Amino acid sequence: MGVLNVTPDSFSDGGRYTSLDAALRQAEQMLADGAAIIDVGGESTRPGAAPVSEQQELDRVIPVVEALHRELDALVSVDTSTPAVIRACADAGAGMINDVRSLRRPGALEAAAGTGLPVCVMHMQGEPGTMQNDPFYEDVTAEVIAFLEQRVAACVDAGIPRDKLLVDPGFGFAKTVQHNLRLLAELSQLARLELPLLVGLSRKSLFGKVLDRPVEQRLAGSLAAAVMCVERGARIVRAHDVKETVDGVRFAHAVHRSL
Ligand SMILES: Nc1nc2[nH]c(SCCc3ccc(S(N)(=O)=O)cc3)nc2c(=O)[nH]1
Repeated sequence: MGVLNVTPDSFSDGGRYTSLDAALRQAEQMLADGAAIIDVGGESTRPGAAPVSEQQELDRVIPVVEALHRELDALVSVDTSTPAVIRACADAGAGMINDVRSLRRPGALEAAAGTGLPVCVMHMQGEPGTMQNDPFYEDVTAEVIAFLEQRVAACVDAGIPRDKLLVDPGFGFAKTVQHNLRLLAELSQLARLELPLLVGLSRKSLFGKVLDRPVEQRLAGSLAAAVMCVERGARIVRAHDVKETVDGVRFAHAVHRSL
């Protein structure tokens, strides 16, 4: 899953793809590099990020989804929590909903169910603006699993078939370095959910803290983490550096196929 940020303040490449043409070129390159999905986000959800208005999110995302659908044969995932954006993106040709808030906003479950699209639900406590203020867990992996089970049940109750759901532990969302490391070490336990596992670690501050690297020097750490996640059952890896991540994942698969 290649990351296409169309927000001016995204944590890793904010502002580079605000022009539609630049976004299309970047998407084309990620597909050429082996991405199966392009994840388009109009709201930055990095820690401390300011909330974005519904209209702002629509204005950023819809033209990109329309262009990607028109110009490229790509599965477009939309990173949004907003019911109006969920509906508009589905109409514009999006193929998947990726909601870091797991459809907890009023109307989001109904909007997603109405689109018939696959949905990724992800663990987060609180909101991006405050989620890193001293997050606490008795057992982070057990609590992440319990949260995901609850959101899966809510989606199924709202009419989203279970076979259209994916789960994601939400690395970097309301988690300390220790929580993220523990969650990665115990990632295999999420297999209990019996749903495809999506992970997003690319360039996150975890690598800055463990490896003391600035955001533009986190490729090696991100690749190590991607391979570890695949070895522990991840099926989709959300990444900025698609070409390199695809090679890492392909190599991990080759090793597993040798068994
Ligand atoms: N399914 C799914 N969707 C995602 N969308 C994003 S946007 C990244 C927001 C962010 C940036 C930076 C940090 S930090 N402080 O750890 O560096 C945290 C969160 N991420 C994910 C993810 O993982 N899954």
